[in-house]
Amino acid sequence: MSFFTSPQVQVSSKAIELLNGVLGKENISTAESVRDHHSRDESSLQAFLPDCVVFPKDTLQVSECMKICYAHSLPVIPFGTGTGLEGGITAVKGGVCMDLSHMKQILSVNQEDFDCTVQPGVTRMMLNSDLRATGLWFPVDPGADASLCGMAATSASGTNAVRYGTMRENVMNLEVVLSNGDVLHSAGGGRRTRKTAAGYNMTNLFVGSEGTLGVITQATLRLYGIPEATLSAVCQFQSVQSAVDATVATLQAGIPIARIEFLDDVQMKACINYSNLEGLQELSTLFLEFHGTDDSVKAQADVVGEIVQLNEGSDFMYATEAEDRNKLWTARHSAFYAASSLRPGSRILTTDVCVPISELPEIITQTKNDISKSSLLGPIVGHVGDGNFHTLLLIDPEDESERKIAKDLANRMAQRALAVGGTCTGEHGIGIGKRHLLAEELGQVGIQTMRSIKEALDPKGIMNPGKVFL
Ligand SMILES: Cc1cc2c(cc1C)N(C[C@H](O)[C@H](O)[C@H](O)COP(=O)(O)OP(=O)(O)OC[C@H]1O[C@@H](n3cnc4c(N)ncnc43)[C@H](O)[C@@H]1O)c1[nH]c(=O)[nH]c(=O)c1N2
Ligand SMILES: CCCCC(=O)C(=O)O
Ligand SMILES: [Mn+2]
Repeated sequence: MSFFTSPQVQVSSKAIELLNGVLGKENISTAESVRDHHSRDESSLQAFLPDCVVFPKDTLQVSECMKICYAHSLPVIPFGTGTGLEGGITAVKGGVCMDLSHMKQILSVNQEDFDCTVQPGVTRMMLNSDLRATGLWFPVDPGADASLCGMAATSASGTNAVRYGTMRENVMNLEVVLSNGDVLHSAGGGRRTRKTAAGYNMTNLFVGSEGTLGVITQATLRLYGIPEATLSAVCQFQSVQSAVDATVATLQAGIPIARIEFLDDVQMKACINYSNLEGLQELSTLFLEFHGTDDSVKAQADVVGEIVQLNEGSDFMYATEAEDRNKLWTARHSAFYAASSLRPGSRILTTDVCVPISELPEIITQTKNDISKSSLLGPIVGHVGDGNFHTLLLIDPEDESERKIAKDLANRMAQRALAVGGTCTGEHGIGIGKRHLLAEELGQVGIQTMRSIKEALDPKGIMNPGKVFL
């Protein structure tokens, strides 16, 4: 992978001096290693170095920094934990990377109202371990231990979304520092209601905005009761089609399934070896989870078991003990790293389409055929309960021809999704790699409307430039 220094904007020594004045010298770095760490996320996309990295400690400091950057027209790139997969944090125009990890307070937990408010350095695992004693949890789970505000910024979801929704459904209010330093509360200061009909939905404007509209400095989130009983299970199928047909039938039966994850034979090969999964074969597989009471999880599992049988799937292998469930879900969450171990030295070009559920069996089958015809390995995993799936295309990062083959495959996959009413990204966002697809997905009026919003909120174009828009 190649690295670039900032191609356009230089942060002047005057601006650095002013930022020093706000933050103190120890909270701003121009060291090569720090800039390098902040230049790339977990994707295999090109990495560009920011000119400096700042570490504000509160909203006031974020606001003061933004005022300086606004006055000097400096790009600002908000940085959560850098687990993104679409190059969202890379500094394509140089500028100031704003690392929010020093703001790590859980500001409030309202047990009776099932909500909490967190700062941008709080990750989902930090929150859930803090919540454990309360009997509550925050279910949105992208696998990676991402910051909750970064998850809001990318509209993340993951394995529990089929039952609990994505970040879009679970963020109630956001505090956002705008490009000129103003501090906005998207639903009004201190508001934390389940419903509102008060004007435009500004909260969801910032969910999925990928740092291009402002810096999220607080998120108020919905919480849920930890289920009384949890039952996980695995079953295997002879074909992709039958595994996905069983998923669609489960959803159509109205089972309130908590997780239903598809892994194809290639991904299973990777996971069996990487996570030492015993008793499973290299076949199309579903990992499932049921939440409820002891009786209700058994009843749900019985119905889904029958659906699986009707689709010629295997009997369930159950994981009832917490240790076995953890092993199963850790294996699922490690799918990305397991995949790359299939080809040592490779990097992953990720894909992330989402389609209406009924279109899923055909598009996954078509995608798998397309990958088989190419020279690349591309395991498939999917949050199939949401119609969302990924192929993880394994490429030699130094081989441009392989990157091209992978990009073409990813493009064809996105085109197929768009053609059946789907989206080019269910959860990873647009970043730098999918800007052309966003334009196609929204159409001219759609993209122009988005641009108008961007220009209204960020007239100087300093918020994470080069992302989302072509
Ligand atoms: C192994 C693995 C597995 C997965 C995933 C990653 C990895 C490495 N992801 C992707 C990733 O975890 C997800 O996109 C997170 O929401 C990114 O959160 P970070 O805090 O790391 O944001 P990161 O720092 O990477 O930033 C991502 C984007 O958000 C912006 N941003 C971050 N914090 C901000 C803030 N406070 N204010 C404004 N903008 C901000 C950044 O500018 C950038 O554009 C994922 N995702 C998913 O949805 N489902 C999944 O299944 C997975 N699975
Ligand atoms: C390409 C997909 C890897 C990360 C991810 O989103 C997942 O494991 O679900
Ligand atoms: Mn995913």
